[in-house]
Amino acid sequence: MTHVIAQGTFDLLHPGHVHYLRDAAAFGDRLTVIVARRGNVTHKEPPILPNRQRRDMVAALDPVDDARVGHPEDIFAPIEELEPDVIALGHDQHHDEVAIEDELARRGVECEVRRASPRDPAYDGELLSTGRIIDRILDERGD
Ligand SMILES: Cc1cc2nc3c(=O)[nH]c(=O)nc-3n(C[C@H](O)[C@H](O)[C@H](O)COP(=O)(O)O)c2cc1C
Ligand SMILES: Nc1ncnc2c1ncn2[C@@H]1O[C@H](COP(=O)(O)OP(=O)(O)OP(=O)(O)O)[C@@H](O)[C@H]1O
Repeated sequence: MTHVIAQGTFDLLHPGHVHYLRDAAAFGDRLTVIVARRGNVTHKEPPILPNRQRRDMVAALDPVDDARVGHPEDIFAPIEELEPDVIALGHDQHHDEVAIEDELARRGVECEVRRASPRDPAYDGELLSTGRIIDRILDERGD
């Protein structure tokens, strides 16, 4: 059984998230998703939705077998515990494949790091970005 881990913020779900999780699930037989804690989302605006709500929505998606809120300090702690065979990074995630593999090897976890593919809009106006959904809300409903 090939166990895959995917991770991300998953605030306000959209079809880009579904595409990523389908891709990640296709890398193996079982998909666990680690949902980033609000306090660890420092590279962009913090999520609107609470940690547990984002976890519960991701867990309800078809490709996902299990979802959990990530560790507060050590992003490698859940990986050490779960010992996956593959980590699937999103196509645009800032993490470096080799750096992750090296750190996990140092901790005794042999794990392959792969990139999922991007997904373009299927029709005019399809919004495949949480940031763009929020911009649209502010444009259309803001004061
Ligand atoms: C291998 C790996 C493990 C991660 N584990 C955690 C974790 O345990 N806790 C957490 O809050 N975030 C975790 N993250 C998420 C990062 O903290 C970061 O916020 C996340 O990559 C944001 O992705 P996004 O920009 O695609 O939403 C992990 C990321 C990677 C690559
Ligand atoms: N259009 C897309 N195609 C493929 N993967 C996507 C797409 N949009 C998001 N993802 C993936 O989903 C995961 C989680 O994404 P994240 O929670 O950062 O949402 P986002 O919508 O990309 O955020 P934002 O656009 O606001 O920065 C990431 O790995 C990202 O690569």
